[in-house]
Amino acid sequence: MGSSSCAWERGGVGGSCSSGSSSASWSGGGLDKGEVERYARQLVLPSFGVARQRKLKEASVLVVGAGGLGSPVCLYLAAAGVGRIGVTDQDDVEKSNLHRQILHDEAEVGSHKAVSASKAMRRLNSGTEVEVHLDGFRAVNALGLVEGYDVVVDASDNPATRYCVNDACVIAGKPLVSGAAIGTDGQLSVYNHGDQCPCYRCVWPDPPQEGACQRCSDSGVLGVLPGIIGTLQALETIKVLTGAGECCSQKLLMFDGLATSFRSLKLRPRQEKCLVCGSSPAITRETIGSYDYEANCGGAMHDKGESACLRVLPESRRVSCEFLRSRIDGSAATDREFVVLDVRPKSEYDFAHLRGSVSLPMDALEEEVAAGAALAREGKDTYVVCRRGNDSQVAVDKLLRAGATSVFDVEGGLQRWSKAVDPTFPLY
Ligand SMILES: Nc1ncnc2c1ncn2[C@@H]1O[C@H](COP(=O)(O)OP(=O)(O)OP(=O)(O)O)[C@@H](O)[C@H]1O
Ligand SMILES: [Zn+2]
Repeated sequence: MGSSSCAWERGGVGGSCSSGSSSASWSGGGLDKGEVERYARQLVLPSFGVARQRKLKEASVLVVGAGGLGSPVCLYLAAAGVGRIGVTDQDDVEKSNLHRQILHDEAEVGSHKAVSASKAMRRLNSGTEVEVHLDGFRAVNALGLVEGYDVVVDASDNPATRYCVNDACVIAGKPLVSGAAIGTDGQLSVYNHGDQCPCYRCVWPDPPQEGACQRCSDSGVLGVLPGIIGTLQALETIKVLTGAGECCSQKLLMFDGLATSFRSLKLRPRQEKCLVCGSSPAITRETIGSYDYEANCGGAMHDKGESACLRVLPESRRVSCEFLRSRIDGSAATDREFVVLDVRPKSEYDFAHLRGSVSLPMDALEEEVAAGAALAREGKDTYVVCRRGNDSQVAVDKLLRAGATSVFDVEGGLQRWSKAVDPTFPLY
């Protein structure tokens, strides 16, 4: 067809004619040629189609956390053609993230996760506008962040953030797509979406005690698990934005990765007494900024740094990694016999441990104490190590209470050993 014969109906944004004329031979219902070609496989779906694709293009999503869950969420939402995606995190990429956090690659180890995430999304789809929020999600910025987007995805890993994100979503009237993955299991639900739909707080009114929640860094996670749950979060987000299908609201979907089975629980509806969505809420637009989520909702909003370290022992019961090295290499000013006890789970001892150290996981140590056998090493100085220097303090405390006298915690654990003494020791 020659360019002079561009006679046609003028509908949506449509295509453009090769002559440069403002008229074109076709109409794309609001999508241009590149978009039609790019999204063709979902445009042809009768249950999706062009109207829903256009909704995605006009939509915006905030992703809280660019980690295991956030990775597939960001990638699939950018790939699907969501018009604007905001991503917030406050952490840097670590090597131990790479087995599951597929937004990031080896070259990005050490970079800010939100920046690395934005680069990955821009590489994938230059048509998606990406916004980076470097300070992470906090009570003080919660409402401002949430109000700038249509839907919020919680891809974080700690209760304080989960409650804070939830409360901001309720106050701002935004649907919340929430996921969690740990070990080989995962969960998914859409909160605050529709009249009777509960919020996260309605379902979980009592935040866990500090330290009661499992974390990937301690309990481990099979890399693909957050991939599965995060991908489901991306699907739910697309459904909320476009109205396609039925959302996972007022339901909790649970996935057992070892059995490869899904179960779905019906959730109770919105609760009158809920602190944020109930009839007389304590957490409101006016109060959310000063609400202390870390004190009220199970601990820190991030799991790094000194706040994650216990202090249960007096200084006299603690030795440094440098001192332990001097005992091991024989340069210390003492020739007393000594033993290094490693109280990490056996699985961790198996992949890296100090030469000559003895594996005594916490449960075995407790059995030893209960059986009255904890004094077996009396006469030798006993140095207790774990990964970060928390469990080792608890272990030393138990041994002291059982009557041991010459037991010491190795401060900072094997993480400090790797940083201060032997950088070849794997940091994980
Ligand atoms: N308040 C918050 N604001 C923004 N991002 C958060 C917040 N709390 C947690 N996150 C981020 O959510 C992500 C959760 O990712 P994931 O559960 O895979 O664990 P991780 O913290 O990256 O890794 P690991 O637990 O192994 O050290 C992390 O990138 C974390 O920094
Ligand atoms: Zn509620």
